[in-house]
Formats: sequence, structure tokens, C-alpha cells
Amino acid sequence: MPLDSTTAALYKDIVHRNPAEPEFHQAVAEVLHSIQPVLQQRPELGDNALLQRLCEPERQVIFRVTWTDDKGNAHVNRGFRVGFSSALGPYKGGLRFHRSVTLGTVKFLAFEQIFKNALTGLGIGGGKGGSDFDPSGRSDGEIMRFCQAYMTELHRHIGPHTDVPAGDIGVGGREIGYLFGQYKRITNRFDAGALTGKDLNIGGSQARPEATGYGAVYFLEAMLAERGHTLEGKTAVVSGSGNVAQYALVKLHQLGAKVVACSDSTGTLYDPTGIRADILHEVKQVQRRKLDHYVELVSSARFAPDRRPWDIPCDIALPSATQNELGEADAVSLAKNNLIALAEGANMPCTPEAIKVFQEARIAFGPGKAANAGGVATSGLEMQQNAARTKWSFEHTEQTLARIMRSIHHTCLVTAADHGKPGDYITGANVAGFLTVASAMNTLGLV
Ligand SMILES: NC(=O)C1=CN([C@@H]2O[C@H](COP(=O)(O)OP(=O)(O)OC[C@H]3O[C@@H](n4cnc5c(N)ncnc54)[C@H](OP(=O)(O)O)[C@@H]3O)[C@@H](O)[C@H]2O)C=CC1
Ligand SMILES: O=C(O)CCC(=O)C(=O)O
Repeated sequence: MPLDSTTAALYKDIVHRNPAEPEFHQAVAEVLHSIQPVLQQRPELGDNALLQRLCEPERQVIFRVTWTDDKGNAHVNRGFRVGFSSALGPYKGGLRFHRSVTLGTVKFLAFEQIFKNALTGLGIGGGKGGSDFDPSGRSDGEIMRFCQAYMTELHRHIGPHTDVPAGDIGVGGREIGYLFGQYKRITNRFDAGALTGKDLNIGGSQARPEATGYGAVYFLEAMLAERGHTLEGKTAVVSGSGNVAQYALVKLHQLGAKVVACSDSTGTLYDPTGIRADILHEVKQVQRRKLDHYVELVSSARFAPDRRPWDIPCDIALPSATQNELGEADAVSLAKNNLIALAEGANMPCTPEAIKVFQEARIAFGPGKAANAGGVATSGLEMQQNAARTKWSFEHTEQTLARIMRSIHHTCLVTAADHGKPGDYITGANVAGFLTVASAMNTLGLV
């Protein structure tokens, strides 16, 4: 359904005020489409310019990051941190280090994070950050110096009650450790709750590395159960081979599915006998090499350079690399191969055209802001543990994660049905997230 004239005018204004940020426009358009029928029924929800405020970041910080490589050469990168909404709690969301990062990337991610974080029910606002720094091929020392330089500015803007960054593409436990080390040095405080995704030895939570991938699989499992299916015996294709993809693969195997393909920025790995999680971990996380190296270690595997995995027949798919990585033609190919369900491990990996194909083919579709919320939810659990100076067991943390994911699934399903769109998880996630944030914004008054 097209946007009505009031919402269309608002969207036009957002595009005008935020030029050359197509991913941000895409994320806003999706939310506006979902919530428009709610606003038509309850126009008072839009009073006091609520939508304009919701779509305008509370703050955006852009800064220069200067660091030196191992040869002593100086480099200059750009750092970003966007605090989009603190209506529900401190800004919360990851940091992305990738050469493609712009302000628009960070704004789209921070906007998505508002609704995702609302769905977790944990009292966390939406934010995101990053840099156009390219970590590939950089030594440990270079990564450390970059993280230290980045935090030298970022520390002014974060804190356990203000803004709590974590990881995203290019930022894992190693980078969070270096960032936290510099934060601690500059502030003279061991404020563990200022960053999440920390290693266990510096106040991290059990199951945080696993949480996004595991959570996406729990969400997928719940979607399948609604249709009378289980994961047992299903063939799966995952894109990416980083944090989210690897742990999605582990949980899929644990629950009886077989992952036959994954990918990275150089191509697609296919193994009809099932990708080995331990070898994938060794290649990508330990050796930090590209995926083609996997085939040197496993004879049944094949690597296709520059290919994406979406033409490989599968029952379930988890795009878990990056935004807009799965387009209309990919969706048509997956639908032709009788895909049953797809959960977005990444943020906004499917284009609007691809989503339309899935919806028309009645394929169960779990949008990222619901399906990949397990990572930030477990970050919320890490903040709880830090505040209470306590440590939970892996089992307790994973059980809590699983409960949160099932609750998000239930919320999406019930909200979609209540709004005349049964089974539409996009409507469910956007409307439920919006209503939670809008209610808090109204309680807080005009701020
Ligand atoms: N980490 C988390 O807790 C959460 C992450 N997400 C989302 O999940 C996605 C993956 O994040 P994460 O696993 O943490 O990141 P990682 O850096 O660990 O892994 C990213 C993976 O995606 C591939 N990739 C990255 N950019 C591109 C690109 N432009 N084209 C093709 N492949 C690409 C990388 O390939 P290569 O190795 O060759 O670079 C790598 O395999 C992102 O969308 C992120 O926002 C969502 C919720 C939480
Ligand atoms: O754990 C976090 O705070 C961030 C997770 C994240 O960046 C995301 O959900 O996309």
C-alpha cells in the first residue's frame, strides 16, 4: 500500500533533510509503511511531531581518528556515533569497522536498533557507530592503535547510563578489549557497563559471542513451529562467515539441520556434507583468512569465487553478512527452490523487492530487528551482570536468551494479527517496537 499524503510528505522531508543516505531512507520507509495503518486509526499517536522526532537522531558525532601503521605511517579515518533514541534507556548498539561505513550507514543501523531494542523489553535505547577504517590485513598492533585512537574521542560520549557500544562487522572481542582498555585508561574507571561484548576475563557475559546467531535460530525455530515444521533434517544456507553466521551454523547443526553453504566477501563455500563449524572458526576467527582456505582443509568442499549462495537449494536461509545482500532475483531463486522460512541474521540484508517476493510466495520471513535481536538482548544481560557485579552461567544466559527470542516471536505474531496482518512479522516487529517507543516518548514530554 502506498503512503498516505501526510506520511508521504513526512518521508519526502526526511529524504530531503538526509540526502545521499539511501539505506537510512530504506529503513525509515519500511517502518512508516508498517505503522501507517496504526496512525490512521489512532492519529493522536502522531501528536507533538512524534514521527519527526522519532526519525531525527537525538545526536550525531563525527570525528577524526588518526593512527599509525606498523611502519610508522600516519592514517586518517572518520569515526561516527549516532545516538538515535534514548526514550527507553541509554543508547545501545554496535560499532562497525568497514571501509564502506558512512554516516548514512550508521544512521540506518541506529534507526533499526531503536525498534529492535524495544522488542527485547530490556530498557535500552537505539544507537550505532563505526568507522570507515578497513581492518582487513591489519596486524594486531595496528588494530590496537586504531581502537585506542577511536576511543580517545569516543570516550567523551559514552558511559553505562549514556551510551553503551558493542561489536558489529569488523568489531569482535579483540577490538572491544582494546576499546575498553583505552576507555578505562582515559576515564580512570573500570566501568564495565560502558561497553558490551567484552571477553569473560574483563566482565563479559557468557553466550554473548553466540547470542546473535543462536537467537536467530531460536526465532527461526519458532517461525517453523507455527507452520508445523522443525529444524530436524532441514537443509540450510547461511551467508557471511563471521560472528553471526558461525554461531547460527553451530545452533542449526545442534538442532538437526544441515548447513551446506556460507560465504564471505570473496565468494561462496559449498559442502553437501555440511560445513564444519570448528574448521570455519579456525579459518575465519583464528587465522583470519578468506573462505577459499577452507577447501584446502576439507576435501568435500568447493569454493566459488564472487558467487553468492542464494541459488543453492535449501529449506531455510539466514542472510547474515550485510545490508541489501539478497535482491529480487535471489529471492525468486530461493522461492523456486521451495524455501520454507528465512530469518535475517544481518541488519536489512533483504531488499524491499526481495521481501515482496517472499511475501507473495508465503515464505515465513523474520526481519532482522526481531530475528537478530538476541545479540543486543544478551548485551543487555551483560549490562545487568556488570551492574550487579555478578556472573551468570552459560546455561542460565542461554536459557534467558532463548526465552527472550520466543517472547519477541510471540509479540510479533500477536501484534501482526491484532493489526490485520496475521503471520506478517515485519508489521509485528515494527508496530510493536513503535508503540513501545512512542509510549515512552509521550511520557517523557517534549524532549
Ligand atoms: N555481531 C552481532 O552481535 C550482531 C550483528 N548483526 C549484523 O549481522 C551482520 C554480520 O555481522 P557480524 O557477523 O557481527 O560481522 P563479522 O565482521 O563477524 O562478519 C561479517 C561477515 O560478512 C561478510 N561481509 C561483510 N561485508 C560484506 C559485503 N559488503 N559483502 C559480502 N560479504 C560481506 C564478511 O566477509 P569478510 O570476512 O570477507 O569480510 C564476514 O564473513 C551485520 O549486518 C551486523 O550488523 C546484527 C545483530 C548483532
Ligand atoms: O550488542 C549490542 O549492543 C549491539 C548489537 C548490534 O549492533 C545489533 O543488534 O545490530
